[in-house]
Amino acid sequence: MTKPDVFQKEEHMLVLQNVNKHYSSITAASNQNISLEAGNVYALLGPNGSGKSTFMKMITGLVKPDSGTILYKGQPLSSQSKLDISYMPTESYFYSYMTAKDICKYFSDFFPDFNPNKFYAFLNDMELPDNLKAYKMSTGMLAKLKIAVSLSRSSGLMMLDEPLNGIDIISRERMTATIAANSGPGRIMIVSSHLVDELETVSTHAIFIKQGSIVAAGSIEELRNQTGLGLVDIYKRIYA
Ligand SMILES: Nc1ncnc2c1ncn2[C@@H]1O[C@H](COP(=O)(O)OP(=O)(O)OP(=O)(O)O)[C@@H](O)[C@H]1O
Repeated sequence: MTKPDVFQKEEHMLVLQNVNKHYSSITAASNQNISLEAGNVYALLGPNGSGKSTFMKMITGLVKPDSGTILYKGQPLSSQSKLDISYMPTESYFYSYMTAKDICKYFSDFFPDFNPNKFYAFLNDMELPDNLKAYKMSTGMLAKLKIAVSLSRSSGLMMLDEPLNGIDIISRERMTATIAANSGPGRIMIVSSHLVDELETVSTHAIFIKQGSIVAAGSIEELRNQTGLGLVDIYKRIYA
């Protein structure tokens, strides 16, 4: 396993060059260099506090790096590029008084690429009611609703921060299948989770972060061939 080279080609939709972020004495991103290609699903892996959310928040523009460059489709992040980037945070962000129907209207007004038909299809598929207020929903229902909202956009870069949290084991299989079905050509998907084995089923690539540094990255198939290990054992080897 080697650190990725930074190289820029047309298909490298997202490039981080020498990206650093500190919070006082805490290193949340350390000299991060990586190129991500369209069509791939990246499992973003690392223990608590390693810097996964920071990585996503810097790309989405919510957190400003101290130094370094982030290029999306060859251009520095701008208000225009951010329209094509979506980020699903770990926290629930719905107003408690809103139903899924209200949420659909809210996001349709907010994001031009939000597809209400797709959203209702997800609700149906996830067996979520459209008339229940958010404060009455269970943790798992809210988690599914967040996924439905995120996948209803047509973003070229989609980031899901711990989407499987709070979702039961049977539903998780359906959620991972839904995430996989919504990946594909022209889109980068970055998904973080501590459920490494479940994430392995949907991911083509993995990025391992340790104390803010990208310590390994690459295609999961190549990582498996190089090490003879599955993703869970590679994870243990890196972090145990
Ligand atoms: N706003 C902030 N102020 C101060 N420190 C922060 C802030 N956000 C993150 N950190 C610190 O930066 C480091 C990386 O945090 P981050 O949330 O990116 O990790 P993570 O890998 O997503 O963790 P987890 O798996 O627990 O969600 C941690 O040490 C965290 O305490």
